[in-house]
Amino acid sequence: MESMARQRTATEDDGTPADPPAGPMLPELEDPDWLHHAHDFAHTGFWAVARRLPRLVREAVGLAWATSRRDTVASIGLNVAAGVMTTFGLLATTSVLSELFAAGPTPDRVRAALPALAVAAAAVSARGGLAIAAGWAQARLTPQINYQVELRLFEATTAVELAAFDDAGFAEEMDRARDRGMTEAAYIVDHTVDLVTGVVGMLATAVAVTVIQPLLLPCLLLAAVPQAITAVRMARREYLAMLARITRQRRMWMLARLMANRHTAAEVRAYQMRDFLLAEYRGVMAVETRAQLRLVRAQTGTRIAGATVAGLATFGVYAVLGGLLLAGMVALAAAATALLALQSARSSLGLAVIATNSLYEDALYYQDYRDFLARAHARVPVGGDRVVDGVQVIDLDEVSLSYPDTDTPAVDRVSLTVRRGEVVALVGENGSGKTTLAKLIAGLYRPTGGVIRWDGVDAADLDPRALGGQVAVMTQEWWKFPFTAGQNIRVGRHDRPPERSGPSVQEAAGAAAAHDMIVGLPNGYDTLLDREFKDGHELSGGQWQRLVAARGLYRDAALLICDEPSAALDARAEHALFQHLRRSPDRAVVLITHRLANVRHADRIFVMERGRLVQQGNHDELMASGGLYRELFELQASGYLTGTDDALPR
Ligand SMILES: Nc1ncnc2c1ncn2[C@@H]1O[C@H](COP(=O)(O)OP(=O)(O)OP(=O)(O)O)[C@@H](O)[C@H]1O
Repeated sequence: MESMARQRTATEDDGTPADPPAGPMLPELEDPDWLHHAHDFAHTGFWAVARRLPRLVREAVGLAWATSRRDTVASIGLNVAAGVMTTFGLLATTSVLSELFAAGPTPDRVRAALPALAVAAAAVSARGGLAIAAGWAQARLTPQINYQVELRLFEATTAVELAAFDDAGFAEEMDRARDRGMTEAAYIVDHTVDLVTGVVGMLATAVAVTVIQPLLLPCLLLAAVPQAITAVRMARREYLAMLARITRQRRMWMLARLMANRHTAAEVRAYQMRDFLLAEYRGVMAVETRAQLRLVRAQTGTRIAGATVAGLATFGVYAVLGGLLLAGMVALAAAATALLALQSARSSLGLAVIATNSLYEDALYYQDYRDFLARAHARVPVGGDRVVDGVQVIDLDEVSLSYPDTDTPAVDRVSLTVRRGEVVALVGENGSGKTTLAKLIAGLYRPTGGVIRWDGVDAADLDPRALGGQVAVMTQEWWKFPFTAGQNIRVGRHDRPPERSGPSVQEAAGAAAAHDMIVGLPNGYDTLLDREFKDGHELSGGQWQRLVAARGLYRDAALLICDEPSAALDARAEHALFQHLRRSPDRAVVLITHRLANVRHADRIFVMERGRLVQQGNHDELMASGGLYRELFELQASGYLTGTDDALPR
């Protein structure tokens, strides 16, 4: 550690960064999964890419068409029209030059050239105007496509069953679709329009040159081909360099997040991690900077080589043109126009080549997005169509659940009954399966074995949405929703129709001992609970948990699952919450807690051990029978003893 803490100079004398620090480094980070396409792309030849172009173009046009027909037609149509204007412009330029190079007095020649000059000016202006209008239509497509694509993704991610998020493959595909695939949809269209623009530009130039003098067409190709090859090389080199650096850059981003983040600031200071983190950062940064310097040098080399080849090709074209002129096969005016056409063809070709390259890469990532949507669609829970309206008894019959890719079931053949009007408690040591069992009861997971029946009907035959409407869950790992205090509670039943009875937001907050705390906030129930926004306010862990409890109570459901609802509550708030839970007989409450004093009044207590239900009964029965419950209870109670070894809290 000492070597890590030692201050190092950031650069050596010659200005290159110092060596990375000796000493413990963080382990290498895995490449992100989305990178696998990047590797595929890096090793695909340009012609292989070009062969797939027609399919890609069809795909992009279809996407744009489905988003906005008007803007799609405008983007492509206006670009084609601009290309036609290029042809007119070049032809008019030849006429201008022909008149100017003709024999006779200069004023006469200029006069004769004027009509053609007017046509050329009009064509150039029209071309400019059309290109701007095409750009506008193209830019309009981007936000509209993004909107559609993002909406479809989030409609899918919020509809899939909870179990999908435990499946590593699903989670990975979701990340890929969200982080990369989703953003590529707009690019795919953008690059297709660029490709169309480039190809139309080249065709327009080729048509003009062919009309002027067909012999000049090969010259145009001769000049264009080396440039195309150089453009592809440059794009590939840049891409490969990006790939080589990505792991290092991710590590730098990760370190940057640790060092400049509100959530990590306290721990970084408490453990005095500053020197460690800075040393790590300097080490990676030194290697990264050196790599960038190498890349800049190599890129300059490629650029020099490219420029030399392009220069030689241009020289060759000039030589051919000169030969044609001397042989009297091409008029001087046509030769001059050919030089202008060459410039125009070059920029169109450059655009088309880069667009082709990008389009292929975009399409790979976009495919991820489409695959994910298909997979998500298959994981939307489909239940029966039987509607539930309230529930009296929930029966679990030999119910098991194994998480994906695990050998041991988290819940193993559990049978129990939960009745409306009762408070039942699930207790057991960490990892014994309580939360998983509660999620099964709540219908958040479907059992991988056994049956759950709601009033005698297999839960799988019930309408999943209606079933969900009967359940409220105060989860163990709640999220701090960045809403106001009032919204944080109301979101528990945000779609409650006015005719439906239920507690008001204030009543729910009162029952969860949250009302006074909320009223004391700067804007009461309208206080925004996220410090990352202006006027946002931060709550303590226990204050948040009161809000979470209030949300669960506001939902006013027939089945209330409380998973460690009081872990962060102070004694007074905890007492108030449990008083309320005991006083509300019109619901079934499933309570999970490690504070066993809170389960003493439960109607029934289920004791879990390694996924199995090992004991059940009320507190007195379980204490009398001995076993795991009594052992855990006595262990906890011993912490409250005041001098006598065997007294238990009463
Ligand atoms: N999403 C998941 N994917 C895979 N395994 C999981 C998942 N959630 C829980 N498990 C595993 O299932 C087992 C039961 O976990 P569960 O959260 O149900 O236990 P618990 O009794 O609620 O524990 P605690 O008292 O610590 O909250 C554990 O071995 C855990 O590692």
